[in-house]
Amino acid sequence: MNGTFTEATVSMTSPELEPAITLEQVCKKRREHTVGPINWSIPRGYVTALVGENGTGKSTLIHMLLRTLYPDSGRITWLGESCEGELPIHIRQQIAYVAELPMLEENRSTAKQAGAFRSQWYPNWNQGRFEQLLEQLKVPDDVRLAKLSKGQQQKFVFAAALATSPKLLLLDEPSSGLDPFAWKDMLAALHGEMENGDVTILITTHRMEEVKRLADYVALMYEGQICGMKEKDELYQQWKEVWLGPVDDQFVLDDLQELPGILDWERKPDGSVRVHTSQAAALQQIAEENDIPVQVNGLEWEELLSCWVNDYRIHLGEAKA
Ligand SMILES: Nc1ncnc2c1ncn2[C@@H]1O[C@H](COP(=O)(O)OP(=O)(O)OP(=O)(O)O)[C@@H](O)[C@H]1O
Repeated sequence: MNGTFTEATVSMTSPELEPAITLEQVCKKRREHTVGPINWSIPRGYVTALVGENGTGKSTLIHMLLRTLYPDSGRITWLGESCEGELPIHIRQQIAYVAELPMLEENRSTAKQAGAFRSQWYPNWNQGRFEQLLEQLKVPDDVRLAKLSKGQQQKFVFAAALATSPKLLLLDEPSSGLDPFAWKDMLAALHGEMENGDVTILITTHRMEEVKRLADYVALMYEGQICGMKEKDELYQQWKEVWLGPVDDQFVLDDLQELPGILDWERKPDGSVRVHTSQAAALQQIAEENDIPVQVNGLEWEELLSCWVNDYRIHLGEAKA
């Protein structure tokens, strides 16, 4: 990966990271709830995965970044420039977008013709890369796009996006519909992109394997808000599962439960306790001092994300109280 930043945690607007995109107080009212206010900087030169449950506002956010949707309030800055109305063409030409479901205006064209058309709009169009990706992804270039399968159309969009040599690549669940082989090729192409160019990638995904393999940073969205952004490896270490006991002494247990960092505390019928905590080392030490059997385990990605949401909700509750 390019860039030299090594610090484990970054805040949502870390001053150490150069931002590719900055959002300040960005809000958009949707049918059921409001997305925002969002204050967040997307670090330049890295892959950031935006994760969160269905309907929380990830696609809305991406559309605001593309200016296909205007925020009701707030300000967005792209590569150091902000604007009120439409995105200036020189910025738009540096942004490529792959949506979850390809909606192709060029349905009557072949991949070759559609590429030739797009190449006129993008000054940094890389024809060699486009052809190489079509070949690698096995997309026929002489068949009308309308006659291709959804997966093949998605691969075309992906190849065309990378061929623009973008500075900002916005990927909204790009792998839905891709077979496992194409998915592997897509990951390899994205890794190649990061190694060779000064590109910033924002990807929304529900596939934790994608986060694992691609992301440098992970941002969590919950109920329209960005809860935070963490360096991926630091996220792995943030919360642990701790098994205590079995323990008979309720007083000791009550004391342990008061320790900071505890998110979930589940007493089992056999007297053991399963805990999710951000302070596993402290809990382990005190348990051992009290001769309580203790075991510390890492968590799966899905569990880590639900710990993150729980932690955010606890802090939100505390902030409101
Ligand atoms: N065109 C629209 N008009 C009004 N509201 C919309 C529109 N599209 C989405 N919404 C609403 O905006 C909210 C956020 O939707 P959005 O598609 O951004 O979520 P998401 O996080 O991308 O979800 P998913 O993970 O399912 O793709 C939802 O409440 C949704 O119902």
